[in-house]
Amino acid sequence: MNLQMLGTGNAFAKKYFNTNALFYVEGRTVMLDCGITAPLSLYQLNKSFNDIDALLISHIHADHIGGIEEFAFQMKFVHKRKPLLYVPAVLVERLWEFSLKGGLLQDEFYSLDDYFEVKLLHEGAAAEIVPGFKVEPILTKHIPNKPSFSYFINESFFYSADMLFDRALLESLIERGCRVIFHDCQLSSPAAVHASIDDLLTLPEAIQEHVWLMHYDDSKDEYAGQTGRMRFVDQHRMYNFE
Ligand SMILES: Nc1ccn([C@@H]2O[C@@H]3COP(=O)(O)O[C@H]3[C@H]2O)c(=O)n1
Ligand SMILES: [Zn+2]
Ligand SMILES: [Zn+2]
Repeated sequence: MNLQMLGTGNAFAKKYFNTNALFYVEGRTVMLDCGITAPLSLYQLNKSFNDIDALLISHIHADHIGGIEEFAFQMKFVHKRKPLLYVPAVLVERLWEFSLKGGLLQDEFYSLDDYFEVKLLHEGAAAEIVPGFKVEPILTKHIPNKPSFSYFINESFFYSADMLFDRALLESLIERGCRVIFHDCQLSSPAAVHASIDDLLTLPEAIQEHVWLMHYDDSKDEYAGQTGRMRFVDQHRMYNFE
């Protein structure tokens, strides 16, 4: 499985773009989250939305879903194809009603299904969304009463969406065979809706070695050498994890 981040920054980052990912698996491309900066990042990689086979989303904040209107319009009117959209069932109505409907609703096109082949995911139920790419949605804490999902991929790779520090979850994933943890972080403390670097530094080094940090702000370079055994993920770099 190859992985390339469209961006590695937080919601307000200008240098690193929004934390969104491209997974390349057996000839297919899965996008995990499509934030405001995703269209420009794809352009910089010389890619188009037509290269995306499936979109998977974590939660409803613009740095994770703000690029979907352009994705939908381009697929319908430029590429004339309906891509797969994998969305946790609990998010599907609010994704349309509270976010996308304002731009996408028009005569003849009344719902998400008019733009995407919508497939629902359920918490804790692993689903192979393209061959060789199995995702287990895990409901993780982010904003009170606002569902947000992280994904355990192929039982070996954990991708946090936006989540508060959860030591017990990370320990249980390692016990289940997780070897790579891509985790959102907040560089400064205290963190209210993410995991802070200080939180993550309380993990034993044996777990820190598996942790790659993403969703950081534009002051990231000031934190070089202050992240224990944890490494920062770089935008647009190709990573291979088997
Ligand atoms: N209760 C909240 C809600 C939001 N925020 C900030 O807004 C950002 C929205 O995108 P995010 O990536 O979830 O990070 C959130 C916080 O920076 C915050 O700090 N506290
Ligand atoms: Zn975010
Ligand atoms: Zn968020």
